[in-house]
Amino acid sequence: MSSEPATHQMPEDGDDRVVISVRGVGKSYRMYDSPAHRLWQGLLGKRKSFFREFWALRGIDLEVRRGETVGIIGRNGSGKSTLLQMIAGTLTPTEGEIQVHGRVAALLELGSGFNPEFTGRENVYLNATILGLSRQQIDARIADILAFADIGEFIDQPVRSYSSGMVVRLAFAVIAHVDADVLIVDEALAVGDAFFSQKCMRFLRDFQKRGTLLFVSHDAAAVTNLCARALWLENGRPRMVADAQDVVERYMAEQHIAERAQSGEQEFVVVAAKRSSKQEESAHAASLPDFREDALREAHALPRMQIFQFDPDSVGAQFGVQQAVIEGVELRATDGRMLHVLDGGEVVDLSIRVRLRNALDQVIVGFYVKDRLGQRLFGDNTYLAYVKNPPKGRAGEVLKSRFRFRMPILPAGSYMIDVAVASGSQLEHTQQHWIHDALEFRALDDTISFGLMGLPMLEIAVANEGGV
Ligand SMILES: Nc1ncnc2c1ncn2[C@@H]1O[C@H](COP(=O)(O)OP(=O)(O)OP(=O)(O)O)[C@@H](O)[C@H]1O
Repeated sequence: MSSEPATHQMPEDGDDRVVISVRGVGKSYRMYDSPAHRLWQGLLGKRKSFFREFWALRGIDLEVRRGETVGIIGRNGSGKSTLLQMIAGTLTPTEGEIQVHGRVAALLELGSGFNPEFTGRENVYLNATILGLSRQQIDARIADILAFADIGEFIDQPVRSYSSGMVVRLAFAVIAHVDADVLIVDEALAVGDAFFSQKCMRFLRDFQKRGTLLFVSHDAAAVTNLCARALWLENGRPRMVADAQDVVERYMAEQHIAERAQSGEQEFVVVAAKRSSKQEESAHAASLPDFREDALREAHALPRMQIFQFDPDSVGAQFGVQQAVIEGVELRATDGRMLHVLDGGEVVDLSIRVRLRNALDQVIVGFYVKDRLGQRLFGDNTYLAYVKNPPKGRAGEVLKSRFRFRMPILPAGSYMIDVAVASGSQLEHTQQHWIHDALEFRALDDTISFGLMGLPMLEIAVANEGGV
């Protein structure tokens, strides 16, 4: 037998700054070629081996310090879940040693911590107790947990009747309220609907300020966005541990090369005619179309976006002193038409209607567009445009602001617009009303976008300048 495996809690009050220590860890499984071999093994026991040993994970060393967020990436089957389960203590390593300091909460296998016959509420009590909360502590937090999960009356139904989205909501709500020191989250499970994803990402960002986070994702952008460091697993072996950006770039480059080699595809080439320079120079930037538009339209490759309407009853968190409140948020075409779909690159008007409950001067209205990870892509406010003559109004009056901009070309996915009204100056102001996730829109096609967002290209040119 291999060296004694161990997963255990280090004392809570230890002053060691390393919170997770993984040393020489490996996990092996016995693989039988047929059920008969498994049976013979059972019968003949130690005299002969009828199995092959398969190392799902081997040679893993990792130290995570308090407050760090470490991402784990790798293809399907590379060993990510195996490693996390061992750190969470739900799987025993075959070799090596794992030490974890503090209270660990994990969101790993879907619903693995829930008893399907118990109601959601009973499972909350069960799980939170296992994670170290007393009955009184749970009683004090149950309202917050239920509000976070937001599954309505289902909370008193058996968990077996839940959709997978509901299970994730409840599981996340529990781990978010148990004062964990270490959180282990498999991002694939945290993708419920767009509003819930935003809520989870907000929570994780907040948690990062006080706790240690291990985050598994197939989504390279999510890893660079959240993590300082990353571990790349390949076929159960550590391939690279370094700065998240470096790891992700190498990982993506290799994925890309592997995919291209597999499909035997040629490099993608776009040849586009250049507009006459006179035409370009005279055109006003705002009226310039993306010059690829015709070709893209023919190829049905315009990145369509679907816009959902503002509904004050189904938005994310809100805050502010509310002497002014946001009553309406709309995306319209420049001719005033209400938009339900639009294409990346189109000029749009975002209008925000604010009602003043008290007289206010120096009003600032603004917005942010965020991606599904809550990452702010762009935004603006009225401050600079009105610095000499700040908007004001009396109690009961409505201020309507409009931001006209060219919608970027966005990778497929869900996006949210946060809107806010404040009073004061850019540097010193009182938040009157901030609404997270006020308006949702979804980009459906990302055939021509690169990075977090694409901009309409004014020109793309290639010239062979010779020189051999
Ligand atoms: N109980 C088991 N018995 C045998 N092999 C197993 C067992 N559990 C996992 N494995 C194998 O271990 C390897 C690592 O699996 P693991 O689930 O950790 O990968 P992963 O990186 O989390 O994959 P995914 O991204 O698909 O979730 C895989 O080859 C898997 O088939």
